[in-house]
Amino acid sequence: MPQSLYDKLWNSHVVHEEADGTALLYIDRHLVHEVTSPQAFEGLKLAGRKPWRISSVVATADHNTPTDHWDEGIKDPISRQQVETLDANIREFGALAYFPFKDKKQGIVHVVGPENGATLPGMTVVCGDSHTSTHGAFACLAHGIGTSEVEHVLATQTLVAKKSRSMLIKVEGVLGRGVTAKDIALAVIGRIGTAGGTGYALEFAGSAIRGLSMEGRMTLCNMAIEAGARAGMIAVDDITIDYLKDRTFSPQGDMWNKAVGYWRTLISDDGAAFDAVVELDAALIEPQVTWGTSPEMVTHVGGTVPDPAKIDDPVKRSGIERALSYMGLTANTPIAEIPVDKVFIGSCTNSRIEDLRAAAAIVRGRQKAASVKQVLIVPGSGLVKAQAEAEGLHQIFIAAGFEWREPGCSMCLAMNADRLEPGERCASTSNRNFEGRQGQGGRTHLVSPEMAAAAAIAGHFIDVRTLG
Ligand SMILES: CC(C)[C@H](C(=O)O)[C@@H](O)C(=O)O
Ligand code: SF4
Repeated sequence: MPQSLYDKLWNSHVVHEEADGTALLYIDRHLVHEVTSPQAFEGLKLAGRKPWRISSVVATADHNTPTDHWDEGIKDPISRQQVETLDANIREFGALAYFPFKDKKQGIVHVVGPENGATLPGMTVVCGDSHTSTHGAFACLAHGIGTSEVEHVLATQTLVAKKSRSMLIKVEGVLGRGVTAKDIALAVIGRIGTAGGTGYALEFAGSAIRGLSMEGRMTLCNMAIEAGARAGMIAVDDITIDYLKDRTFSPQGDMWNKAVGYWRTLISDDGAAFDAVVELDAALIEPQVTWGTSPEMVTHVGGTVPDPAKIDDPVKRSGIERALSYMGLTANTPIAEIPVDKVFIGSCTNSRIEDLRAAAAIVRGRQKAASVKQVLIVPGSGLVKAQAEAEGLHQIFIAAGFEWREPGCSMCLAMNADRLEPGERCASTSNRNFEGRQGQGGRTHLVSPEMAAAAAIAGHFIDVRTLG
């Protein structure tokens, strides 16, 4: 019987299955950060247990680390304690790799894993973090887990799970100029809604997906969780294999050849069954901008803020009214007339080298609008930062009046010093625009790196395609 990629990944990791479908899955890679691991390590200590396979663990500090003045350490005592607790736990228990605060390879866990070859096709990958779906770009079964599950995986190398239904999201055709993987992600969420993927494992396929780089594929799978699905995945092809060659933890020599042979089987077979299929035409996707407080509250840059008066469904209408009031927006305002106070280019969605190159290509020779208070460029990892500097991208940003920062989660969520002040409006390349996400009272509009860079220059949203 033809199998989907999800079937293959699931079947190859089931250790035990109950009659009701509850299964015990073997976990290959366990990514760890400072926010969701302290109680898990504490639980292990209290139970007197040792981790089952510490060489599965790759850890880094990201959410609570500052992105400037690293010489001054972490000023906030709670953030400092979180990071120091991770340091102490890794010292005590060990790890395959640890990229602590200030390490030259430190960065956002979902950037660090793949760039070191710690995320490999066919793996089950978990992390106490919802954006673990990112790693599905490598044909992995990857999803977030809760803190008690982090402890369970540390102790047993397994996870109790139930198989999801499967959804194929097929994007055929060629993306237009200035349209990116981020726009595909937002367009998908705009179509199916933030609950559309609930209970499903998503597979992204079609010629537009095959045309994406690994960076773009990670951006897309990263946002599977915003579509309600815990996992999103993409089949292996030459682009996957080329990306992994000679990474730190990629197999070498004969093992590489054997691995590649296996990885090539990690595709959905012709005729594999899916519980749901959604189709999008890549050529019809335009640069997207969210206007509300959920990623599904999205339109294209040529669109307008919706008018709740035109919505019949009372629940939907009041949801839009509330979002517009929080966002400080008036119905029917053209998106291109919305001014921004700050711009954030970073996060596990869009902080990889290709994202920075794309932003720099827009910024080169141009200046930040005087009305824009701050533009933060936050590379996803120390390696991304070093690569960008080797290419001179930082100079383009600095010359434009942008701030070139150290890696970390930064202004994606208000867990460190980078945040919005109440009422401030931000063009952000991150993945969540909930109330208060980037700081209490802050207003977030999700966009691609190109669109964020263009907004920084224009002072308001602008169709990046008109910038030439
Ligand atoms: C802090 C962490 C648990 C959280 C997540 O699970 O995603 C964070 O990374 C986020 O993006 O909101
Ligand atoms: S960058 Fe944002 S979304 Fe990604 S792990 Fe950090 S806080 Fe979560």
